[in-house]
Amino acid sequence: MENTKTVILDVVVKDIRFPTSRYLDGSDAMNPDPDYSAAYVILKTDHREGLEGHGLTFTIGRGNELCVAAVHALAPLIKGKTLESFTKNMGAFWRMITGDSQLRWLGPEKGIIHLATGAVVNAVWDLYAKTEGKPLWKLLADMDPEQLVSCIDFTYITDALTPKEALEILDKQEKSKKYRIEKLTKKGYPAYTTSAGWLGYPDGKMRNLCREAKAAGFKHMKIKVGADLQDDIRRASIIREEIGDDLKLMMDANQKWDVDEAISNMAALRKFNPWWIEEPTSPDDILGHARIARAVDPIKVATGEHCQNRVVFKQLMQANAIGICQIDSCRVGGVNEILAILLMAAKFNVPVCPHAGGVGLCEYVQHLSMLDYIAISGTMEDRIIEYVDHLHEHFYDPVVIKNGAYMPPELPGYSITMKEQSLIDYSFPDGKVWR
Ligand SMILES: C[C@H](O)[C@@H](O)CC(=O)C(=O)O
Ligand SMILES: [Mg+2]
Repeated sequence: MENTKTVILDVVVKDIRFPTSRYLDGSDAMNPDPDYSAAYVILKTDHREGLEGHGLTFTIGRGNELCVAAVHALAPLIKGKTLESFTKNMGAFWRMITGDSQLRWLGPEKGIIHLATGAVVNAVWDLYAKTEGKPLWKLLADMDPEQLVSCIDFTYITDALTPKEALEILDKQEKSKKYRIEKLTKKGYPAYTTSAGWLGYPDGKMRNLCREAKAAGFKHMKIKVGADLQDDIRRASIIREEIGDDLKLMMDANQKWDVDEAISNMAALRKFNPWWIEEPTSPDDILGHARIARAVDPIKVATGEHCQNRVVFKQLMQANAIGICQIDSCRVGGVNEILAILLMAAKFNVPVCPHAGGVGLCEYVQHLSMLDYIAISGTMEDRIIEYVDHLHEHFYDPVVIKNGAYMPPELPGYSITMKEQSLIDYSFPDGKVWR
């Protein structure tokens, strides 16, 4: 009999870093010199077509080696096992990865060990989608509500969302999924760009990038704030001058402010009509976000790129502390935990606009928003996916943006496989870019 099982023979981990700080790409008030980096995982298998599972977790330079070490620590949990032993119960697989009795002490479910979990879990989903011959969004969209719910660990969130409620949300969208897939395939999913608004860019560059973004069809732009209020006002004036009043503007303070400072600074920035203020304060301060949200209304408070797990998202929603939920594909523990967050967002009626400022994050999150539209929230209203114009050339299946919208990926997998030469050249510290 033919062996249809795929054995994970090895877990290869790489420290990949891009010197983005040289041009201040990705710079913000808290992170003025980020080198976009990835703790990159390759699951080598005995699949007859040589399929591999790829995944990464995003960091910004120094410290990437800690995530690499954490992935090495998780590797024995999957090495030597079959993909099918995981896919027969993805919920159990996730609990196994996050439940190691000794590694769990490092979190639980937060920090470096959870970033590493994101990379490993996503690599398994990538392999799963590749073996099924589908892009990840389609693999998930083709699952019935019971299957999707079975992927989720509801531990610590049943006071906000029970499996039964999750099923009800999914059941509501089940029959009309086909219609939304067709719409998505034709028109794509709306995107916004952050590329003009990096804090370190000079005014001239910012103006040019605003013009380019407008011409490319973007209807929303994000600007970095938080280093100096007078400079924020000056830069916001320039951006409004370039984009006019019709385009929506968002602001991102990257955790720079205390709660009262956020409230008073947003009173000064309100005249630029921002749609949201992102990460106004510490990502752990749920009550602080709630107070800011009340004070700055109708400006929305957005956060999530540093939200450590589903429990913090739950509390942000329960406390009416966020108006926009910014899932991050690898800050939390990968696809399984994202499903829990998407479902909670649907229940609390909070639009999901994923975080994608980083290497590979655009490639990842497009799948998640598309699933949200097809099977969970069923709407694109007030929802957009972040787009940053960096490093896509390093991926085999880079994002495709048309008229300011993400077009659905077609190749099997999670679109995160990096080109072999890029993995060699940008390897830290020995790749040619770093020598
Ligand atoms: C350091 C990153 O570029 C960060 O500024 C990204 C971010 O906050 C965003 O894209 O939003
Ligand atoms: Mg941000």
